[in-house]
Amino acid sequence: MSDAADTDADVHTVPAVKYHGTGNDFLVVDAADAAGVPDRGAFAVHHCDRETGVEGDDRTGADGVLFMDITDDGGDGGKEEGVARATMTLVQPDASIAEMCGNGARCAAAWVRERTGANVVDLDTPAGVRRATVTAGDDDASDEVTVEVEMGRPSFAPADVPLAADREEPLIETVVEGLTVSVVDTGVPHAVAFVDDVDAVDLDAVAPPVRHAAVFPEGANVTLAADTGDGTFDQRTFERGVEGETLACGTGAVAVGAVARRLGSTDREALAVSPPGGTLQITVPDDGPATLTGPAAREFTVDLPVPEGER
Ligand SMILES: N[C@H](CCC[C@H](N)C(=O)O)C(=O)O
Repeated sequence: MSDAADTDADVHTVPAVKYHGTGNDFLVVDAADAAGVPDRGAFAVHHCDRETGVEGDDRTGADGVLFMDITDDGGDGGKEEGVARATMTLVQPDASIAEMCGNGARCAAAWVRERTGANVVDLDTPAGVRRATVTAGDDDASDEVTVEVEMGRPSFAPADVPLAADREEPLIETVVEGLTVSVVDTGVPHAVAFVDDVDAVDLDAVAPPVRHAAVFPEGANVTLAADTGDGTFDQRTFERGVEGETLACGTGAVAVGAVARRLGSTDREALAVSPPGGTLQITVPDDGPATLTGPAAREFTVDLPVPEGER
């Protein structure tokens, strides 16, 4: 039975909109509607479960719940006309809160645009403010828009990733739990391993020991990358907090670009990175924030019950 189908009159429900960005999918919830959810972590664990969570047309569950609080609608009384502002909090399927989410930011910006009409959205995240610019297709009634997100400056600094306190130097092409990785913060930590063929690696086998390695006191996402020439790369990511591979990871795509340039694999600033769920356009300039551009698609709306014992 669908998650939504077993709601009844006396069960508190929370309206949500399901979005995905190149297959990285999220339940987007207005924080005001979720005021009655005392345990956001348990709520996310319940509805994101790939076996028993919210039912979609072709997938069950989600890669997280984005709790949104619009603080400025970008109207003429706002700080900057035409620029909305919202706090974005990603609660992941393991109940952890992520500092930033590139694909989630695109979905969040699309959700804010639908409610405010603003095409530019400043997202307040634990990693900092990230500006997103939404471009609608020709058919404004379409469920899909294109969003560019400023992703901040990638950092290899041990204190930024973070690395264990005894690490004074960045990890570049260093063996960690059997995988040769370069480690960069793109809002969240990514251990990036360049390989010849991302599909030839058993990611579910090699990733967990790296994800949990002692050198990463806050854990790390584990991203595979393969250079496919002319500034294009394949990507796969085992995500911290999902504790599994996702169809796409935006911060991971930026991490691929940052590491490729650090290793001298490319001198291009504009790159195309292809996770299984689609292709993301990345820029990694030397003198400014990285950017991530890709689609954000609205899938469906749903009323999510607040499970027993979590009211
Ligand atoms: N799982 C990540 C956060 C979500 C990142 C990913 N979904 C993206 O698009 O950037 C972490 O805990 O560091």
